[in-house]
Amino acid sequence: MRARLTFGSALLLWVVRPSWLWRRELAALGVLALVAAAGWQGRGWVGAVVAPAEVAVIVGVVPWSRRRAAAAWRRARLRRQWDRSCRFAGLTTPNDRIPRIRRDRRVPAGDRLVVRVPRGATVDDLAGEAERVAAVLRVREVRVGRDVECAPVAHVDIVRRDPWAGAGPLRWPWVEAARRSVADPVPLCVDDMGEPVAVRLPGKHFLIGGEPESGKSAALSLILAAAALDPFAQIWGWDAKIVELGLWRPVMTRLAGNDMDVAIAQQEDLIQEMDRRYEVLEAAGRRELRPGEAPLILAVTDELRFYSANSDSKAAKRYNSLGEDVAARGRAALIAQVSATQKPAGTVVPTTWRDLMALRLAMRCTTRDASDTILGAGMASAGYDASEIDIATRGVGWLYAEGGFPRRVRSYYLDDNDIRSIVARGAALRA
Ligand SMILES: Nc1ncnc2c1ncn2[C@@H]1O[C@H](COP(=O)(O)OP(=O)(O)OP(=O)(O)O)[C@@H](O)[C@H]1O
Repeated sequence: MRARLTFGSALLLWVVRPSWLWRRELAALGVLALVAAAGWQGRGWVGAVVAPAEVAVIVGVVPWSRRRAAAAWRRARLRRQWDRSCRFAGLTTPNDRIPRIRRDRRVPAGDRLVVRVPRGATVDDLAGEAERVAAVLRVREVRVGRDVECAPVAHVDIVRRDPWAGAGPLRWPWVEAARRSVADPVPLCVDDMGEPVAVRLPGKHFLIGGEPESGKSAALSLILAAAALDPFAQIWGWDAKIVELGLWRPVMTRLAGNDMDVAIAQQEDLIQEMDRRYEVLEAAGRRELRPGEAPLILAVTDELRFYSANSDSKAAKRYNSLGEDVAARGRAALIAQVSATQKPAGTVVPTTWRDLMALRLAMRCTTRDASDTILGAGMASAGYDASEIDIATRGVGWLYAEGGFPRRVRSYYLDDNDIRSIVARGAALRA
C-alpha cells in the first residue's frame, strides 16, 4: 500500500528538500543568470551567452577558483549521497531529521566525517545501520564511532578503497632527513584511511607486541631512526638476540646483550641517571624536564620476554621491578621506554608495567588474549583484535594511544640500506 502524499509533504519531498540539497548549484546558476542578464543589457543576446561562458571559463582556468569550485561540488555531492543513504537506511526521525554532517575531510581511502545525530536518535542507531548506509553509498565499509566527549556526535569513516592495496613497503617520511628532533612527533605509520600517524615520545612509553615476523623490529627501527637523527638523544638498548640492534650500535650510548647481570646493571645505571635528573629538578624547584633541557633517553628493548620472563626467575624479578620503576618515574625525567615482545602474555609483560605504557602497538598475534594483553582487557571483544590481522600483511597492527581508540595501521618500513644511511648520518651528527 502506498502512503498518500498531502500537498505539504509533496512540497517538502519534491521541492524543499531537493532545493536545499542542491542549494549551492542553484546559487551558482543564479549568479550565472545575473551575469547573463547583465551581458544582455550591454550586448544583447550575444552578451547573454558570452558573459556567463566567460565567467565559467575563468572559474575553470584559474587554479584557485577551480579547486574551490571542485571541492564545493564534491562536498555537496557527498552530502546528497549521505542524505539519501540515511533515509534509505531508515534513520529518519518522526520529524524528518537525519544524522547531519558537521565536518568532512577527504582522506586517501575515502571520507572522514563528524556527524551529529538528531534529537531522539543515538549514535548506536547509526552504527547499527552502518552496513545499510554502506550499501546505499556503494562503498567498501562505513565505520561509526561515538565521540568520547559528546554523546550525539559520531566519527564516521566512509571507506571507499584500501589505501595499502598493492602498495609495497611504505616509505618513511624522514628517511632522507639530515637531522630531526625526537621531541617532535615521529612518523610511525599510516592508518587504514590512508592518514599518516605520528607518535610523541617525550613523556610516553611504548609497547610493541606480536607474533614472530609480524613487523615489531621494523616498527621499532622507526623510533630508533628518529632518535639516531637527533644528536641530542641517547639510545640505551637491551637486545637479547644481539643482532637486532647491531646496525644501530654506532649511534647507541649503551647496549646490553643476553647476559642478565649486564642487563640488570644497565637498568640500575639508568635509574641512577633518572635519580640524578630528579635531584636537578628538586634543586630547581621544578617537577619535570622539558624536551631540550636534557637529552631524551630512549630505553629500547628488543625481545622483552628474554629479560622479563628469564629462566633465572630471581634475575627476571629484579629486571621487572627496575623496568617498572623506570616506566613509573621516567616520564618527567625525559626517559621513554620502547619495548618489543613476541609473546605478549601477562607472565611476560606484568600488567602493572604494561598499564604504564601509554602507547601500544599490537601487531598480528596468535590469540585474542595476546592481543588484549597489549591493548588492554576487553579490546578484542570491542572489535580491536590483532589475532584477526591477515598473516600475509606484515607491518599491520592496532595502534592504541591512551585517551583515544585503537586505529588499524601499517608501519613505515626501513630496509637495511636505509638504516645504514641513517646511522651514518646519526654518527656524523654525534662526532
Ligand atoms: N611495515 C612493513 N612493511 C613491509 N614489510 C614489513 C613491514 N614490517 C615488517 N615487514 C616484513 O616482515 C619481515 C619481518 O619483520 P620484523 O623482523 O620486523 O618482524 P618481527 O616481528 O620483529 O620478527 P621477530 O619477532 O622474529 O624478530 C621483515 O623482514 C619485512 O620483510
